[in-house]
Amino acid sequence: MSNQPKEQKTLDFGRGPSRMNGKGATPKKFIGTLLRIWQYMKQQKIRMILVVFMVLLSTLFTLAGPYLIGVIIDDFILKGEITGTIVMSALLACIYILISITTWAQTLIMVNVSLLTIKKIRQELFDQLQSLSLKFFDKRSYGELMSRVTNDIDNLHAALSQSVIQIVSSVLTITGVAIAMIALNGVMAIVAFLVIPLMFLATKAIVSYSSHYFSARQRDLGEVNGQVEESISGLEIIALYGKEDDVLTSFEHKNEMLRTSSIRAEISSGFLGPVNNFINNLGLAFIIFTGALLAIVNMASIGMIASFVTYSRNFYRPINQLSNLITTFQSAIAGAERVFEILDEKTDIVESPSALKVSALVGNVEFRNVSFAYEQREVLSSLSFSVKAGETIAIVGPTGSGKTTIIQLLARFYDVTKGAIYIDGEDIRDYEIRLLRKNIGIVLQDSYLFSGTVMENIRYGKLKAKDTDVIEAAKLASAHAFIKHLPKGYDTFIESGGSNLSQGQKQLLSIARAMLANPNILILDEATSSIDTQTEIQIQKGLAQLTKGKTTFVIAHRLKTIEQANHIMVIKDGEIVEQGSHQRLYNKQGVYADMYKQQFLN
Ligand SMILES: Nc1ncnc2c1ncn2[C@@H]1O[C@H](COP(=O)(O)OP(=O)(O)OP(=O)(O)O)[C@@H](O)[C@H]1O
Repeated sequence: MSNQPKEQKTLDFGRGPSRMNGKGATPKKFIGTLLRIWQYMKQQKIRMILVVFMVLLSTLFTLAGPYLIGVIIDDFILKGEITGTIVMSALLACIYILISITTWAQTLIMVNVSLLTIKKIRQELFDQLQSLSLKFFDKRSYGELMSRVTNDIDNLHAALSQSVIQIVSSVLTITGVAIAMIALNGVMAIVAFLVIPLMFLATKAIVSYSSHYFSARQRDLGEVNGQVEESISGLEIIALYGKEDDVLTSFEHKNEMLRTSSIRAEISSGFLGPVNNFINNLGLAFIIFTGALLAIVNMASIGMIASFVTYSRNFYRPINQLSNLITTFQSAIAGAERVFEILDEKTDIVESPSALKVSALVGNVEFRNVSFAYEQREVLSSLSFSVKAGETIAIVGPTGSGKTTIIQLLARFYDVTKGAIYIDGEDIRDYEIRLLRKNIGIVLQDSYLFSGTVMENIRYGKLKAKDTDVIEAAKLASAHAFIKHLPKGYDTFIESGGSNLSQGQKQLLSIARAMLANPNILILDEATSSIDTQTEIQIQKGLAQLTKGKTTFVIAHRLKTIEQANHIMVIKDGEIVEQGSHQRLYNKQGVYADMYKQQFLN
């Protein structure tokens, strides 16, 4: 079975993955994403209330500190009351201890909220990736998708676990300190507030300038990851074609783009701290100047000015924190948007709400006027044929003629563009997708093997099967003999992708897997790669056993092996050009006979 698009992906380093989300978040989108994150977080209501309570406590304690300092100076130190000073200082120490405890508690609870939120989003993302059709994956690189599942989600976690506390505590502190400042001295409070609009304008300008660099950074990171994944998957091909230099150049380019967008994001957002600091210090200078004037006319005491200066610092600090948080949030929101983009992706393989839930399909298959196009290009046109339950149909034809596409349509990895496919008289779109696929077994020449033992890999065909059933299936599939000779037999660990097994062994395992699953419809992709004669005999024996009494679609490359098929269908450019039994087609002296003779001569 060909996998042409994937191979293109592996080699097409210049193209890169889709450049979604490179424009930067609009304020509306930014707020929309925030609200969406909130929908997840509010599922942790009780924890969130606890966090707010803890933040409230720590803010109250933080506010009490400067007030006490003023009281200690004016009422105890300046009046020479030693005992009172000691008691009040001890109280101040207790308050600072309580600040630490409440801060620790709020962080702990918030990290939990964040982790639970992230777990839910990650789970939804994974479920969504499992349910999306191949069309979605055709257009994207796996590395770039991985980047969304890992980096973008991590960013969001980092932002949530810290930022929410900071936002709540900053808002509470700002409100509390503002009230305390007004109560302490109205004139000085007005002077302190004067610089706020200035800070707001500076923050707004810097944030809107840097926002699109953050989106670009997340996108470029995805591209870099995409290429790393492609380069590792295509290692052999790159080496065989001596493309190392091209790959390096392309990677250098993407890496440089990532550096550029990162540096731009950091530089532009880096202005925020110094600019706001400058404005804060300006505010402090005004406050001290006003305090001095008021002290001269006896309208302010030294202790009160000391309290006020401490309050002003406590007032500006959370404002600064809030504006700095926006930068952290920008990065997280850019990531969250990329995650939500996938969550919002509509799968084009939809299950009808009244989908049929029959337990097993018998296996009568009919293609009626089926056409199919990848994007715009039609690759199958008006195909009609039928296969009775238990029969074998062989599909032959030149490379790229549409053989693989036919079976991908049968398993509903794609939906037909026109016409319909029927199994047991029902349109396959009316069946539950899981049920449909459960009834179709696929044996590819390089079926995917997961990292795990041989036993686990065969059991993938039927998770509830006992060890004895697995071994029985392996025996019927003629895989038992080679498994016995593996270092740990059925407990031998298979590396991801089955890299420690030969092509033939992998195929024998996938036959055993299908044997265990025992579906009534089978799809076989006949091996093209050279396999030693002994293994070849084993595979043929296994396949013969597997396909007994099943509706079988064979994608045949070597015509010698399909002479016994009930029906042979020759496909060329997406159309059936000939069909019938081997003998009939051979006698016809057409395309099939030509292909057959050519292979025979070879
Ligand atoms: N995911 C895809 N996106 C776009 N075009 C595709 C995709 N998969 C296949 N094609 C195109 O559809 C046509 C049929 O491909 P298909 O894989 O069905 O051929 P095939 O007969 O199985 O080939 P082979 O014998 O080489 O395995 C080809 O022209 C191919 O380029």
